[in-house]
Amino acid sequence: MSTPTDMAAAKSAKMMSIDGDEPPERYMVKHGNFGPIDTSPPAAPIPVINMSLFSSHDSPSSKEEEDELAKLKSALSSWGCMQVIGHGIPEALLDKVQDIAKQFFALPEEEKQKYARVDNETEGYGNDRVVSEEQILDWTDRLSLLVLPKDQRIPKFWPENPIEFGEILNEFSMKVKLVLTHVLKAMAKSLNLEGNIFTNKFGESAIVRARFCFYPSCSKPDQVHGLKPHFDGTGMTAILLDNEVEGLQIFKDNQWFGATSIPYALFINPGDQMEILSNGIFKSPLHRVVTNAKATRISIAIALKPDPEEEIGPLDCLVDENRPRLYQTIKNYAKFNYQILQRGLTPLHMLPESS
Ligand SMILES: O=C(O)CCC(=O)C(=O)O
Ligand SMILES: [Fe+2]
Repeated sequence: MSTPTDMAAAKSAKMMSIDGDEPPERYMVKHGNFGPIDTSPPAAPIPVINMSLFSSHDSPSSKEEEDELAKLKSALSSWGCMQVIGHGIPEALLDKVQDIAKQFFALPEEEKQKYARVDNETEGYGNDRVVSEEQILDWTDRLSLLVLPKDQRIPKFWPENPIEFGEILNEFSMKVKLVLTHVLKAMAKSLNLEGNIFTNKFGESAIVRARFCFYPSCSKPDQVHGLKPHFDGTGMTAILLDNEVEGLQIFKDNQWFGATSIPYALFINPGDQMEILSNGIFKSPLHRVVTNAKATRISIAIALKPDPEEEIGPLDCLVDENRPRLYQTIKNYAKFNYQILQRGLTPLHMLPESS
């Protein structure tokens, strides 16, 4: 069997777009696992949750809070995602995050290559890590950086241009981590559980990773994915969507829906590890990104993941005779998720049956 060739040094999607290249064969989706690529599906009526209504008390302190918690529970157990407003992150900071992302991707290719990821590693600038010869590649260039734990950061991958990149990414990541922690507490409260029950499972060394995704225009938007259908292997993901160009799609009831951008909202979804911890109550949604024939798009995702050394399995209090244990306990889930997804399979459903 031949070893998969990693693409770390291959031509970037942006350069192919600028040079007017037709997407190479390895990017062409031959038989979509989850239906053909429809670039303008119906808009998803994704619930909008106002976080400013959540208190720090262990039980809801107003009728308004109780209603918002019920809405959150319903959103995350049906759509598996929500748009969050009232999160408290200043709009000026969100503008700056979009700006540093735009400036970074606008740099000449040689400049970005200084941060190029190494074969088979996640950290740095590049495109898909290749884990199988059959893998279809995605039309995106991305910069992936580990932000926490701080002592695991690899500074050589952090752009020095624009100069304020590191400072802004740091500030944004810390604020998003706090938002996701509040969301995890609200999720616990919505199930009448103690507020820290999920956050405790992330451990002292929870991981925060930032992923800047750049999707250049593509001459074949109906045959190439910006990001192939996937489930996030995270605990929770928050995405700052592009204000102008849409492209994120969610699969629900056997159909794709488009996520609409709401200025300054965060798009938040549980990843597989939260689906496991909640014994299937909160859904990790299947989602993908389509490209656009004319416009480029940028999104910035922050992932919060449990410490890879933590054992992740359904909480005992969420397993009973009416809701049998759906998943086994697993460590370092994120690695497993990536390998399975790039083979076009669905990872949660590949976990061995629990005994
Ligand atoms: O670009 C987007 O909107 C989605 C990005 C995403 O799904 C991811 O980074 O896992
Ligand atoms: Fe994702």
